[in-house]
Amino acid sequence: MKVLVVGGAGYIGSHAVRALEDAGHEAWVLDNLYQGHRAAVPADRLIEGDLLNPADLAAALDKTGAEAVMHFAALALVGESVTNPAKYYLNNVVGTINLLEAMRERGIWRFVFSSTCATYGVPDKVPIDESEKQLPINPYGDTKLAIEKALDAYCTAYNMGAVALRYFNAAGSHHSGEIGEDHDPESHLIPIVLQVALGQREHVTIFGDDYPTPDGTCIRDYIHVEDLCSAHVAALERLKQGELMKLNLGTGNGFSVKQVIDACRKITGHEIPAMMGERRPGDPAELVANASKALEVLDWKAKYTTVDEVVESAWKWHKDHPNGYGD
Ligand SMILES: NC(=O)c1ccc[n+]([C@@H]2O[C@H](COP(=O)([O-])OP(=O)(O)OC[C@H]3O[C@@H](n4cnc5c(N)ncnc54)[C@H](O)[C@@H]3O)[C@@H](O)[C@H]2O)c1
Ligand SMILES: O=c1ccn([C@@H]2O[C@H](COP(=O)(O)OP(=O)(O)O[C@H]3O[C@H](CO)[C@H](O)[C@H](O)[C@H]3O)[C@@H](O)[C@H]2O)c(=O)[nH]1
Repeated sequence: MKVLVVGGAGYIGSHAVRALEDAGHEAWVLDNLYQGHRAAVPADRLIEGDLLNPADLAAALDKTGAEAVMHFAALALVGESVTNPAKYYLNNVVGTINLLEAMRERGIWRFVFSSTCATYGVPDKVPIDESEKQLPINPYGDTKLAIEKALDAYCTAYNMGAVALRYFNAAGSHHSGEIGEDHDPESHLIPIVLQVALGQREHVTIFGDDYPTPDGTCIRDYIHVEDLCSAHVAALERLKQGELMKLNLGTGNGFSVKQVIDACRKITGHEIPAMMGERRPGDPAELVANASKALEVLDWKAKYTTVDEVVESAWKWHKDHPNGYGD
């Protein structure tokens, strides 16, 4: 299939481009390079354009003859979404509706959407399955839930076929060593801890150790980016018109902030000083996926299941590319 990967110059999207090509699809990228990197994608497959400019979307769909869209483009800093919600609702909600409209005008019905476990807010029960209530506790999660709801309506009314993939915490890098995570600013735990190992930060701050977890720090489910992307390809190939699938993507294993830091110490051989800090507003104590529905529907499960494997993969990228893509 010809697939337009929107946000494909970003962290997860650039790995999805590789996974699509490996599976025999033709992947094209549309990105405004706000967070994306030119060097993360083949130059002859990159189209620069913005979700908020409908003419860019029309041109990219027409040029590529896309039969499907994978949509990674979003703003994803939880804190910024609280202080500047307008930026988030515009980019993530209005931008995505622009994209769906451009697809609809052209009869393109296949849509793979990056949703998030942040749509669950504070879950009643962990591991979290897809029937958990969705009550996001910040505008970022709310923008993703708004699109899930729009997709439900679009699939029913306009016979689109879509999947909302609710990722837990993406981490790691591509096995080739050529692409990896490079966000500016960086907010995610594993790259921050590895920047300490590289001497780029003096210490990592642990956001609270008084949570109701065994060591008092928050527990998350760290899913390897290549596992995430193999699920995207499997989901793309199973889309059905008139149906919205909603699937968690995680490993089913939770690791605490302290366990992540210990894994980084072991793998890098660096002492990695850690300081205790205040809780970060809006952090649930524990988010771990029940990913059994993805196994049932996609015949998919994560291959990387321990935090050591994920950290090793992330470290390979960060130590060889201490300045990321350097752009
Ligand atoms: N990283 C995670 O742990 C995680 C977890 C759950 C969900 N997600 C979601 O997965 C997706 C990808 O995340 P990521 O970590 O790769 O983010 P990223 O910032 O690395 O990639 C997003 C890409 O979209 C592009 N983009 C943003 N707004 C755009 C616009 N208006 N027009 C064109 N391009 C635009 C950016 O330039 C960037 O290249 C996001 O939708 C995010 O919300 C990420
Ligand atoms: O310097 C840091 C950074 C993070 N953390 C802790 O490490 C854990 C992981 O934090 P991340 O910021 O790496 O990721 P989140 O768990 O906040 O991820 C959330 O935000 C992401 C947006 O990028 C995704 O949408 C994801 O699905 C959603 O749960 C949290 O307990 C956080 O408090 C620290 O202790 N210190």
